[in-house]
Amino acid sequence: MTSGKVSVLDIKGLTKTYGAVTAVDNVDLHIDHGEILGLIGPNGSGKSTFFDCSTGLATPDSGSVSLEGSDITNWSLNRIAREGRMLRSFQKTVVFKKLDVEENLVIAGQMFTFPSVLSTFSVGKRSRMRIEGLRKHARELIELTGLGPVAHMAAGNLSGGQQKLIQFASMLMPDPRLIMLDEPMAGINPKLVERVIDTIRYANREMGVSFLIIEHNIDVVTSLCSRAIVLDQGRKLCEGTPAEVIANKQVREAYLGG
Ligand SMILES: Nc1ncnc2c1ncn2[C@@H]1O[C@H](COP(=O)(O)OP(=O)(O)OP(=O)(O)O)[C@@H](O)[C@H]1O
Repeated sequence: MTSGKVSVLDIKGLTKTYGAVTAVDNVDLHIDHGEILGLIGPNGSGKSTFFDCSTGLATPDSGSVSLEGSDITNWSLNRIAREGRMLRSFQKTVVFKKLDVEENLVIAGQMFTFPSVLSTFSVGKRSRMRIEGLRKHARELIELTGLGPVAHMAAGNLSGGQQKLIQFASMLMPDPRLIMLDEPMAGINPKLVERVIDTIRYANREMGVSFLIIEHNIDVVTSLCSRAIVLDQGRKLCEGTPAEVIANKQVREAYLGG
């Protein structure tokens, strides 16, 4: 937390060991409201484990995770997504391959915002109206992400980059307050990289979504993030503006190739 302000996410002393490996070692991190923060570092430096322990997928050995002032350290992944409106992506893209793009988004909206799984099967008037609202929101996000021309194609028939956009648009369906993206640009062509960057900027500026982004492409970090944190062997090596981080000698030696 910065002085006097409650951060959207405030993590203190996060530590996780796997046998003899300390994957994350006493890491503090905060994200201010409306901030896009980069998390970078060499392979195996603990970035994904940090995500896992922050989002309920893994249990940290010690440390605390606070979302807008509420302690969510032991909350499940599902509760953090639904109640906390803090969503995350994985390195592997997950979409419903047989469903078209619009249905993917509507179902994501149902999963995150309907009161229970059972209620998603309801055919009552209230449920129908909710689904209509979700469909309208889905169409807006489909236009925003440039998926309009393929909106009614099965997700499984689209490219890896387009599937990433579907996943990203799905995460915007429940009006999240914070999204954590694990290598959103990996394996996608430069044109789609621009599209993902534009969509992140739009969600940040117009929808008020804060972001924590694991990204190896330092140009993307420089273009998107106001601040970056560098992990090395589970520890925080440095934090600052992208320019400060790039200029840091230890970061150059450990990560950016001297
Ligand atoms: N489930 C696990 N069991 C055992 N060791 C693990 C497990 N998950 C991660 N590790 C170890 O923890 C360390 C950090 O791994 P992690 O995947 O968090 O790094 P990373 O920075 O995300 O790497 P990359 O950039 O390659 O995705 C590595 O040494 C890894 O082998």
